[in-house]
Amino acid sequence: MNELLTPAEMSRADRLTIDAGTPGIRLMERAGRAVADATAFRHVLGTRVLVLCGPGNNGGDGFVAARILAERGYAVRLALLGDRSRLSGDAALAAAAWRGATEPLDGDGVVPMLAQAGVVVDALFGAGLARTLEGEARRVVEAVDRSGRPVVAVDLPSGIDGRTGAVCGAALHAQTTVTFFRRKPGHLLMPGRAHCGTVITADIGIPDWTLREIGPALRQNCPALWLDRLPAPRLGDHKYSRGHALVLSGPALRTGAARLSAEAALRAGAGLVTLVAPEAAAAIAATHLTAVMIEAFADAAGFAALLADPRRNAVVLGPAAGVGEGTRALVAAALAGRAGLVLDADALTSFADAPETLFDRVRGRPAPVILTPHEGEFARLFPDLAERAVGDRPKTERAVAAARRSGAIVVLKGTDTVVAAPDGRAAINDNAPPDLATAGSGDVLAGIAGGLLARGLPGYEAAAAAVWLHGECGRRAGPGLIAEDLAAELKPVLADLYRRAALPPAEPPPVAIRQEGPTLPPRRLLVGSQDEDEPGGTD
Ligand SMILES: NC(=O)C1=CN([C@@H]2O[C@H](COP(=O)(O)OP(=O)(O)OC[C@H]3O[C@@H](n4cnc5c(N)ncnc54)[C@H](O)[C@@H]3O)[C@@H](O)[C@H]2O)[C@@H](O)CC1
Ligand SMILES: Nc1ncnc2c1ncn2[C@@H]1O[C@H](COP(=O)(O)OP(=O)(O)O)[C@@H](O)[C@H]1O
Ligand SMILES: [K+]
Repeated sequence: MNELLTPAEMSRADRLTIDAGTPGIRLMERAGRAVADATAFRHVLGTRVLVLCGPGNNGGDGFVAARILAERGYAVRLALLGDRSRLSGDAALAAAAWRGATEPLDGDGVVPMLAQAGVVVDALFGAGLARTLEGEARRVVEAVDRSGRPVVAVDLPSGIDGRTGAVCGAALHAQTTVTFFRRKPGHLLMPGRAHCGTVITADIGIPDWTLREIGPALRQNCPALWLDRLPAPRLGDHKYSRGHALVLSGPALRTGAARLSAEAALRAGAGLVTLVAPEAAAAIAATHLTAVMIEAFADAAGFAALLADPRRNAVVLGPAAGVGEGTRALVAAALAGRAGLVLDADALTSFADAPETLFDRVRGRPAPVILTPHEGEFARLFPDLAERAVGDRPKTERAVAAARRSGAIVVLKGTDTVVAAPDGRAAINDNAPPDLATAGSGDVLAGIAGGLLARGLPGYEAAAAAVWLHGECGRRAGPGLIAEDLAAELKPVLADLYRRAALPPAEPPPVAIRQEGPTLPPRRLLVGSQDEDEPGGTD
């Protein structure tokens, strides 16, 4: 269930299903029923429903939902953008089965309709949104948003691009979004995610085999992607078998960032962690650290000597390391060694003038390299792929292009952190709370990734697991968290994961909304919603 389908891939899934014998109208019927279910689930009988339909199949879903809600006793008003006679295909069939009035829809007329509505079903535009909203369509969307009425969006909140999550001129904010078969990148990528509310994924009878034909590259980041590479500590383990991570400290007055990373690496399960520091910094760090060991070095050659022991299998470089030639030399020394590497913060910025000199050393290196830039650091290494440089190119594509170019696993951080590999795999993370936007939180993330590399996880899995664990720690630590709080939260998060991994996979794949049959809320309504107890789940 963690595959994400672009609108083009989704349309292919529709097409494959239809070609295999399921009529399109049946899919639309199930889609509309799922929307009606979700609306009825949240809004009691007696609520006045306003269904706003657009000119395509998204509007067709709206006609079906309107009919089913009316059959269930809701007072339903339906308004259509454009001419009814121009509806075609399945949408025309759905409209023909609607027995109520079809009112014209425009930016002025919708205002009094909204005043009377208890809930709005937004069936204006879904996967077929093709351009910036203008004219009446835009005025309607803006009026709905201004009204503050709760919105149930069909497939996507109208105005959100399902591929990129971008707002095309204007977009609704939904309380609930009902999508079909699999979520779309636009449900997870910002700003789309902030418009979706709770996302429900409904089963409309598209079979899973279509995924094999389509081969989608994008995933939601969840334990299913990496849990089998993250075994619980086993009988017979000793500290050396769990790996040894080195974390580079900054100078005397800047040791805090590396200390955060080092503690996180240890909590993530590295058997040993050593903070390696310039002499003066080592003395300061020593007053703060207990389980984390400390070794001092004088120069890049001394640093390289510390890496010579092959048991030291992971290195975290960058947090508060300082920008410039000194850090470049340490990165070069680490890249010449055999340990897995996490390069963060100053280790990235130090290569802003000549990123290719970094990538040349990364490409073809047998041990993994993980880069963890936020958008600012990313723009320094990949200026042509920066957010502001590329218009509507989604974050996922930018991260994959950066991974291909650099040969590294790229963790492009933010609310919707994307983890990308040079082979084209990419996952979007959606469990991180905004409380993580606090100083030092990225240092903790780098440390977790380093700890997981030390434990022997491959680069992509280590990076994706680190991002997810970091998000869970943020959720557990909650509002008011500071970076110091995060690493200790790894204890309950890991305990929960290990417990889940030990359980047999008892549950069938979650079926969000039963396809036929009784009308009222199914047993498991929510899949992959922001409200779930276990975001991401293990599915
Ligand atoms: N058989 C299928 O393909 C199924 C499709 N489903 C629904 O169909 C939707 C996709 O349907 P469509 O491909 O018809 O696309 P949409 O209905 O999302 O939008 C396409 C229509 O909107 C117009 N349009 C696009 N951008 C516009 C803009 N900026 N301003 C004004 N008009 C604009 C297009 O000219 C076209 O008429 C999905 O989101 C989903 O809701 C579901 O019924 C499930 C089955
Ligand atoms: N609004 C947000 N929602 C969720 N996660 C966030 C948000 N803002 C930042 N984060 C996460 O917090 C971390 C911040 O890292 P970074 O920007 O490097 O900060 P620092 O250098 O201060 O540690 C990243 O993992 C990022 O994904
Ligand atoms: K919609």
